[in-house]
Amino acid sequence: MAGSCTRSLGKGSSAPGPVPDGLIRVYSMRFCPFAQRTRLVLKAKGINHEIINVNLKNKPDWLFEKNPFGLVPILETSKGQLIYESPITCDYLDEAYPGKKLLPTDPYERAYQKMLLERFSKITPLAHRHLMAVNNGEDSSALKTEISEKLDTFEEILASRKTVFFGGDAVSMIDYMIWPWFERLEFFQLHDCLQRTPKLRRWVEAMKKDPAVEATMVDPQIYKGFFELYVKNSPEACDYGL
Ligand SMILES: N[C@@H](CCC(=O)N[C@@H](CSCC(=O)c1ccc([N+](=O)[O-])cc1)C(=O)NCC(=O)O)C(=O)O
Repeated sequence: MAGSCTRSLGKGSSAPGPVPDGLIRVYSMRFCPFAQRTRLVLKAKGINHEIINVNLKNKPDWLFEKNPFGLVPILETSKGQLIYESPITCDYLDEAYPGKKLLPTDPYERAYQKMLLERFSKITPLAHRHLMAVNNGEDSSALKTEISEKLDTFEEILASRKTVFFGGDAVSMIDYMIWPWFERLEFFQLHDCLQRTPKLRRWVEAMKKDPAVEATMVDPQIYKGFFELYVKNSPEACDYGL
């Protein structure tokens, strides 16, 4: 699983060569929550992979040949196939590789996980906006209330399902899809949103014990250091701490 702590490739770098047989490559950025989804699934399934970190504040031209949006994560196979958009990369890995299946086989349960993901995707931009507002010294209390109310609905889901995780009593795809934002709650200054959500807190504690989660965890202080450089558009942001 080489590359998780290597410096990023930026403008002027040559595009990495073909992916060797028996390996899959992920283009990532060490602090990106979307790319963390893909890395969680790679780890959880024990897939032999390499990580190429990309400097998102000084993007190499070849990034756009891999993904027209110029975003990470991107997967590249040894056949030269490219897969982007984090949920699509995760579904691909689950389908293409043997071993533990992270998505349920039952069609309704699969649909249910996708619906939860859609619901969660309404929270992520709010969390990012909250961080920016705090960073700019703006009043973020209304935003925090909105996020809290949305998180309450995730508490209700756990309460009505009566399970520790969102897909049952074991970690499954939906847990990995939403985890990166829970890992960053303290960094987003949203930690108190969990004060009234005991089931979500229990889920967070259970997630922290998952080996894939443990392997990709980053200290909130490191996120803070990264973010201070990221908002200044510093080309050093993505390599913070290396
Ligand atoms: N749908 C896509 C979204 C992918 C995406 O946006 N990736 C960011 C990664 S870097 C973003 C990041 O690490 C970050 C962290 C914190 C905050 N925040 O708190 O405000 C915001 C972003 C990116 O490449 N970005 C490159 C670019 O935007 O040019 C998917 O699901 O794959």
